[in-house]
Amino acid sequence: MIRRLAVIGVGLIGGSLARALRAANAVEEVIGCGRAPANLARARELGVIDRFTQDPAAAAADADMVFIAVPLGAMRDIFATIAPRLAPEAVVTDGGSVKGSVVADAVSVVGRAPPWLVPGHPIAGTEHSGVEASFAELYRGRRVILTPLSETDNTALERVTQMWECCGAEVTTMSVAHHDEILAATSHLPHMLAFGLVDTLSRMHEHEDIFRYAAGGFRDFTRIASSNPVMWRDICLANREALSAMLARFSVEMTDLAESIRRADAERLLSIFERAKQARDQQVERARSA
Ligand SMILES: NC(=O)C1=CN([C@@H]2O[C@H](COP(=O)(O)OP(=O)(O)OC[C@H]3O[C@@H](n4cnc5c(N)ncnc54)[C@H](O)[C@@H]3O)[C@@H](O)[C@H]2O)C=CC1
Ligand SMILES: O=C(O)C(=O)Cc1ccc(O)cc1
Repeated sequence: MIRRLAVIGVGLIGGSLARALRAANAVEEVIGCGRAPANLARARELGVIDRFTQDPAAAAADADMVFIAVPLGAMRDIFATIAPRLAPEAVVTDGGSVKGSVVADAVSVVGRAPPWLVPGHPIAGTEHSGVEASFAELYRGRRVILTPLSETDNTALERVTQMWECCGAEVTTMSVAHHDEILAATSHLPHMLAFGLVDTLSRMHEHEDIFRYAAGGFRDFTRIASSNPVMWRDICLANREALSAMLARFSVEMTDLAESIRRADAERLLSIFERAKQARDQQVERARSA
């Protein structure tokens, strides 16, 4: 049971965690913290938080669990503000989409990897943001990756694991570097493709007809291009090494595909599409039977 949860950044991710823990009766009190009082007042109205403050240090001061769910570019300042004010038993975790930058931010502020920090990432979300978009079931049946360091306190890791399990999530641990490489491939690259495609098409002079006659596949593929631009700018900057490597690799594959089309190489095209279909069908089947 969490006695007092401080949620710093009460949006989709922070709001959904608070809602899920409340629904599971796993938290006594939730303090919200953010920059916009109107958003925080709305969060209280919706029953997501009990009270709020705009000062992260005040929110964290008497909390036994602190969850940071702000865009990655804002993490460092939050660590700097809360670190000196944390209670001795406090555990801090986050929901940031990149883990190397979060750990580097904490280390740069504290001077070493803090034992109370359990870096985390729920692999669940939507293209919507803000507390209005949050919902209690977001994490049910979804994975949460924790990337503890050798300095991380074991009890802190256990408490964060339990917190996510209360939300119905399946918790896995891995190293920070492995997390950032995997997510560059499975999440960050696809978002770049969606943003890039929609941006390219929207700047073509026939763009109205292009969007008017788009079929379901286009809609499916581009849903994530409606995601929050500030959040994605920060993810790109925070994971630029792994994401640049994935983009370079993908560009080579795209150039090869373009060349096969130009050469009318039917055999090569069929073999690429068959390999991809088999991989995707297998993955869907595995997910269904899991
Ligand atoms: N949206 C998604 O699908 C997912 C997002 N994430 C990560 O979770 C974090 C939060 O994302 P969302 O909840 O989607 O964003 P959001 O935009 O819904 O919520 C973020 C909240 O943080 C507040 N905020 C921004 N800067 C702040 C600051 N300096 N101090 C205090 N509050 C501040 C904003 O006002 C907003 O209420 C990000 O780091 C993102 O990378 C992780 C998994 C999925
Ligand atoms: O909307 C979707 O499908 C997403 O992929 C959401 C998402 C965005 C960022 C993350 O770090 C994790 C999940």
